[in-house]
Amino acid sequence: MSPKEAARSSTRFCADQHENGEPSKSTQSRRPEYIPNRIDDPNYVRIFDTTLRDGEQSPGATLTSKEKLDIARQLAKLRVDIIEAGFPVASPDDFDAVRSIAMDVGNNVDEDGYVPVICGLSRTIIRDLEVAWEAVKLAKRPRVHTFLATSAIHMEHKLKMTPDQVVENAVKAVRHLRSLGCTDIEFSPEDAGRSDPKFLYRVLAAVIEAGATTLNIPDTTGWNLPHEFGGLIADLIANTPGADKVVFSTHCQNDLGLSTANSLAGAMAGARQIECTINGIGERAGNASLEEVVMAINKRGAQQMGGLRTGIRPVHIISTSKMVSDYSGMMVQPHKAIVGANAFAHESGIHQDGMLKSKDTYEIIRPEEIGLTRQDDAGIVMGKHSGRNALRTKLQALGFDLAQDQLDDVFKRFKSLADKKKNVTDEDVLALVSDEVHQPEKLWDLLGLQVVCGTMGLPTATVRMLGPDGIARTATGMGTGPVDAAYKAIDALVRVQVQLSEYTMTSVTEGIEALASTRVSIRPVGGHADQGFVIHAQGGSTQRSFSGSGANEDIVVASARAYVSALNKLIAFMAASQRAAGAAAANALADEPEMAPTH
Ligand SMILES: CC(=O)SCCNC(=O)CCNC(=O)[C@H](O)C(C)(C)COP(=O)(O)OP(=O)(O)OC[C@H]1O[C@@H](n2cnc3c(N)ncnc32)[C@H](O)[C@@H]1OP(=O)(O)O
Ligand SMILES: CC(C)C(=O)C(=O)O
Ligand SMILES: [Mg+2]
Repeated sequence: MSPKEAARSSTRFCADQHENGEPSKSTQSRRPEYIPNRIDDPNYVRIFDTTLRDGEQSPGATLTSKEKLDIARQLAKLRVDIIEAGFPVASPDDFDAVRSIAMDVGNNVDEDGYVPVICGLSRTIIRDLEVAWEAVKLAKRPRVHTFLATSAIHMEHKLKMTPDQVVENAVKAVRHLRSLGCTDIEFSPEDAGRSDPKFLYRVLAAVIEAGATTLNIPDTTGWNLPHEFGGLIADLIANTPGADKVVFSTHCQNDLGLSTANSLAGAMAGARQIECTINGIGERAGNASLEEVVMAINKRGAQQMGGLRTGIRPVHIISTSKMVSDYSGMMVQPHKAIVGANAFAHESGIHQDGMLKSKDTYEIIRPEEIGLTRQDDAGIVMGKHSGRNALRTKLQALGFDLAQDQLDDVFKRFKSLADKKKNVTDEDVLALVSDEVHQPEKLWDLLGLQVVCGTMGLPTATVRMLGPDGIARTATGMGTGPVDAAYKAIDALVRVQVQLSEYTMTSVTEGIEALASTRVSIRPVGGHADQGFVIHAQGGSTQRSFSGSGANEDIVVASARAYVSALNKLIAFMAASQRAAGAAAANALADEPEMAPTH
């Protein structure tokens, strides 16, 4: 059988999808009209993406405001129903990021009337609620998500509240949001997975009465098993007075690796919103991964889940996954379902034989459905004679629609690589996108690098860099190896004290001429520790870390580019935090006295 015939035969399992991965017109049912507390299609499951909130809680995954806005735009392309854009009271910078997403992405209504709901998270404290509402209220569809823990462990040890106080505070918070004009209110009983169901019926009934429209049930510690979590959702829907007036939702952490299974069990038991993140990033072991949940429903919803469906366009999954991985510095493990590098690779002879005979043998998803083009299927071989049109077409096939200046930058790098490498693969092109496009603003730019190393004498590096003031400067450094020497030379120019907390290098493709891809993670030290970098974490406080990536044929250059990228991110973040703190201080002076917290 020819590859073409094999591809055709694989449509047997993918009949609801067009060639390009978009739902075909005949099978595409409309997205139900958005009404906060109900969905007029019993099978429609809302996808609530919390990459920018719970995802950013992953240790080391700090995102800048610009990166958050880029990701939010990408999530809108994917057609998620709700974007949880952040925790506005956490810092002035978080507030600004949520507000700009609300104003931009939250007002960008497409030709079908689609616009994502923009949501901000808040404790039940009055000031948090007001700040969250301020941050989201300019979106066309604003939502505030407030939460309060309901498990005995959390109430006693963390909140130091009695169950009565928890009910009272939850109700006050929802009422206060209503009084501000917020009509789309989500409430989460944190640690619901370990809470007494009878107490949950009581809290949830009270917040429904107060005006909550979505009830999100978090398995905050990833404690539940699928049958148990599904059972909890079914019990809550059956026993909570007023349950028919709200939409139930799942929020499953992944501590036992069960977050996807638990989310699906919740949906099968009646939840019609699933909270998830791209690549499954999030607090500790992460959250349910959007791509897993969505593709499970997409593939098996009709047969095994009573017809469940989502409004997601899976064809944008790969490009979104890549953007989130590049920006957050959280690498995707090669065998990760759906988006891992090996998810569509067939290594062993028997599998390869099967694939050559029919792709149905070992593939349940066509890679094109999620935006992954196969080298040979695309039919375009990239090399030194390829032009901009071929590169643009290849990038579009890989899910990237670049602006002209971005295309020009990638093209320049592509030509230089193609001069040295016979065949430029899809992986090489993706690495160039990471290196040129998914980068923070270039405050410092690496213009040149020269190293001398070997067994005779100390490795020495000379770097030439363009500074934020537009002046090019040169410095040298000596180190234990060529990368260390290059980093010392960069430090001599940039003059920000940091500690390198992670350094990884991978080869993008096989062979001696392969492109090297480097990721680093750095933390500010000394004088920077008190400049807004301390974040709260279980067991004490820790500092934010900033990641950077770089790709080049030369491993020292790739390492230097990654380091400069991380430094640029840190410097931009520091400047934005200082600007936002200055503005907040000025506002506070002009403000009324702060309202007292509710507990
Ligand atoms: C399960 C989750 O994912 S919850 C979301 C987690 N996300 C975050 O924490 C975002 C980042 N957090 C932050 O920036 C900070 O923690 C802030 C700004 C929110 C609060 O900072 P601080 O005021 O210094 O408080 P801190 O973090 O030390 O402690 C949290 C306080 O909130 C209380 N609290 C926790 N949850 C809630 C809630 N839902 N409603 C009201 N109060 C709450 C705690 O009991 C504690 O109160 P205490 O100081 O009286 O003991
Ligand atoms: C804020 C809540 C929904 C949360 O993230 C959790 O409980 O895991
Ligand atoms: Mg969570």
